[in-house]
This record gives sequence, C-alpha cells and structure tokens, in this order.
Amino acid sequence: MEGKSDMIATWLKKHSLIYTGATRHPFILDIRDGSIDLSSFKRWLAQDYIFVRAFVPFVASILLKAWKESDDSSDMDLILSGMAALNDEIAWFKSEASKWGVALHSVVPHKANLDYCRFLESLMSPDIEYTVAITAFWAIEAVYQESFAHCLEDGSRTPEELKETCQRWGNTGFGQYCRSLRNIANRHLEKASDHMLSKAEVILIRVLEHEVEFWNMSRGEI
Ligand SMILES: Cc1ncc(CNC=O)c(N)n1
Repeated sequence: MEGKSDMIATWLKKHSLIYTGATRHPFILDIRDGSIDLSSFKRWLAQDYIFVRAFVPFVASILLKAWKESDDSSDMDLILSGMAALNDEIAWFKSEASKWGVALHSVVPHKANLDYCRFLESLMSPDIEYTVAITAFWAIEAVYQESFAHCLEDGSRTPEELKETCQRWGNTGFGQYCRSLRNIANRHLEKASDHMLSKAEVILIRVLEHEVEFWNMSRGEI
C-alpha cells in the first residue's frame, strides 16, 4: 500500500491515460511538429483569453481559502505570485491577439469553454475545501506547463512565431511554480480524510476532462 505523502504521483499513475490525453493532445502535437493550422491557434488564443479572465477570480477564491485554512503563510505568497503572473498574462493575450488580428471583445465563448468556466465557478464556492481547490489549481497549471514544455523539447519543430506562446507556460520558472503548487497540494492531501481525498481525486479527473475538451474545441472538433 502506497503512503499518502505523494498522492498526486499516485493519482497521475492511476489516471495516466487521461493525463496523457490532456498533456499530449493532438493540438499540442500539431504545434510541436509544426503542422498546426493557424486558424486553430487563433481560436485557442481567443477562447483562452476568456478562460483566463474567469481563472483570475478562481485563483482569488483560493487565495481567500489559503488565508483562512492554511497552516503555512508561504502558500499565500505563492498564490499571490500566481495572481500577479495572470495580470501580465492578460496583457500578453491582448498584445498577442492584436498581433494575430484577433478581436478579443467580439469573441463568443464556445460550449467547452463555458462548461469549463462554470466548473471553475462551482469550485469558488466556500463549500469547496482548500485542499480540493488547490489540487484543481495545480492540475490546471500543470497541464499547460507539461503541454507547452513538450513543444520546446529537443527535436520539436514548433514554428518560430509560436515559440513565445510555448515559453509562456513551458519555461523552467513556470515549471518550478507548478512543482511548488504540487508540494502544497500534497502536503494538504497527506492530512486529509479519505472522504476529502476522494473528492479531490474526482475534481482532478474533471479538470483533465475539461482540458481535453478545451483542446478539442481549439482544434475545431466541436
Ligand atoms: C484552458 C486553460 N488551462 C490552463 C491554463 C493555464 N493557466 C493560466 O494561464 C490556461 N491558460 N488555459
């Protein structure tokens, strides 16, 4: 029987199929091999801007839970740094969109995006414990980190004009940030009840499913 000290590792092994589905999605593989269709990339850019705007209040809700529920004040520092990065990210989306001729104010959110944003909103409820919310937060960030880092590995043929996007989430600093989030999640999961653990596990799987749907939508499949 495995211990509870690295629940995330246990769950990633158990759910490796869906995790790989989210982090090695055809949308990402298309960027990595250079065959990405630019209309897909623009669709992703516009939809992700909408998602990130909904992600900010989600992260704010986690900051509030960390303040109320965490025994370690450094949790708040990391979450706050994540919020600050989102401020830069929103500015980046605006400048990237104007570079590609994408009009962000007239973007209509697709169903997969609306569903994902609604799911985020459900996680903002005070009824959702900090342990569950921080696990979801880590998973959302980790999928982007693992996906875009893959596009920058040796042997990838990512088009030059998409490298900056991949760097945004694939850089080593963002990798370290995700490891810190994972450590926080693991520390809280270690002392969680079995009931709380099963709630966190279900939410983790939901995140991965939403991420797959989001990539599918970006590829124009729905
Ligand atoms: C759909 C989705 N998932 C994760 C991220 C990464 N977090 C913040 O940027 C993102 N931008 N979009």
